[in-house]
Amino acid sequence: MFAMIAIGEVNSLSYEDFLEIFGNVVEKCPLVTAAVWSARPFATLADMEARIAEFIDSLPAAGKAGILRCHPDLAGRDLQSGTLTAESEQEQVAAGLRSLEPADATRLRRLNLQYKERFGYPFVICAGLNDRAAILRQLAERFANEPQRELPLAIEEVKKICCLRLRRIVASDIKL
Ligand SMILES: NC(=O)N[C@H]1NC(=O)NC1=O
Repeated sequence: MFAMIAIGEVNSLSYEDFLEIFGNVVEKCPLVTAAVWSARPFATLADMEARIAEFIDSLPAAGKAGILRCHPDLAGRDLQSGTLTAESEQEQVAAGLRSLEPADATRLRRLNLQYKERFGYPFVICAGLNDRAAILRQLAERFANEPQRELPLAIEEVKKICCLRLRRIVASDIKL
């Protein structure tokens, strides 16, 4: 990992370094990072977060669904096989998803599958802000949403994941 850097240092990074450091703040979507490069300089970390959120919000529904599809399943095959990104693995393990009771693991797998069939993208929630019980509860609740309501909710979770990832990189005193 990288040492925490100040926003002033962020603004003076080369594009290549910027992409290397921030390329996965939105899971497997370095395009988002490449796009917000144009919005520098950032006044604060909150400003950087807002520019990222603006870019994501500016995408058509298919682009938003595409971002969601870049996310791995929670407690899915990638967690078992060790092929998650470092960020995602850390988040999923911290939420207790590696140590699920077999019944919870089965339930999560079944609900994940049903969710993906209904919406066409995997269930995304900020694991850093939810423990395994909250994740299972939210999954069951959000499954009942209309697709038009669910897409913006899922995208808000992407932004929360992004904010937590940014706050592990950029020095700041902002609290979620
Ligand atoms: N599917 C999904 O929510 N994935 C994730 N959430 C999170 O906080 N990290 C992830 O990888």
